[in-house]
Amino acid sequence: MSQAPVLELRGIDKSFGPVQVLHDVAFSVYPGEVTALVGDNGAGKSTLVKCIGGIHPMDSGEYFFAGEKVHVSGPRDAAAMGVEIVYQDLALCDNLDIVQNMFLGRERKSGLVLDEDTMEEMAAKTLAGLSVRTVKSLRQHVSSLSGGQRQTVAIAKAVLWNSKVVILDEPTAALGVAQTAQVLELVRRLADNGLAVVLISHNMNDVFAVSDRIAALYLGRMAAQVKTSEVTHSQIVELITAGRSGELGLATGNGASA
Ligand SMILES: Nc1ncnc2c1ncn2[C@@H]1O[C@H](COP(=O)(O)OP(=O)(O)OP(=O)(O)O)[C@@H](O)[C@H]1O
Repeated sequence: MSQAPVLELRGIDKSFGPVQVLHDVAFSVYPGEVTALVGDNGAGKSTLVKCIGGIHPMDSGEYFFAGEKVHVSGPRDAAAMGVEIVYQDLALCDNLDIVQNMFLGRERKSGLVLDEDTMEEMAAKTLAGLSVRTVKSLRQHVSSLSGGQRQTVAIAKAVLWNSKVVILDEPTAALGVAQTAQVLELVRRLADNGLAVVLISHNMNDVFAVSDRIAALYLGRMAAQVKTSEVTHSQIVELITAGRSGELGLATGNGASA
């Protein structure tokens, strides 16, 4: 399963004004794996992800991609490497159809006109590659989709661009049981297709159902990054709430044990 990380951060510090939010954070994500990023409200998960996506500049630290040290100075740099973030609000346009949403801002043109056929074909291929069969027509407006279907479209949009790392910010937070199961299956499939997936989640059932590794942030420090198969629910809850787990023998800090 494990190979070299596709994305690796070392010694990341980030402050907003006088408040330091991330302290010396190390974080690695691997191709073909789901890494769950967990932590209490305000632990720094979104800030870390925004540093990865080039939205927030890091104050200090190193960013490696595919083994090379890189400088990510904006979202375009991250996207060019193949790092995509699917935010909780999904940023989909209700009044546009699925194809239009998937190509929003990156439309394909044939001469001066939009190449609708190619875009529809690429959208269909991407959804088929993810075994998505829940969407009836690619030309239906996103406003007519269920929460799970919208999540699916947002994820498919992220993987359309030859992405290598996909970061999902609480993709099941607003979903019911059946739709959660569908989205988790999709998350697993992304990793099985070779992508590195980062899943931000507060739901321990989701985390244990789908992740290969768990990275726990506590007050802006990486309390531990461990293999899911080697920890229990209660150890992760301890890491989230106390920054340490006695049984794991890990103290707060960059204790990457796996
Ligand atoms: N732009 C900002 N300016 C100032 N402080 C910020 C900014 N963004 C985040 N913070 C602060 O950084 C800390 C970490 O926030 P962050 O949103 O990264 O946590 P989180 O783990 O994603 O939390 P949640 O689970 O509630 O989304 C919080 O104390 C928050 O108030």
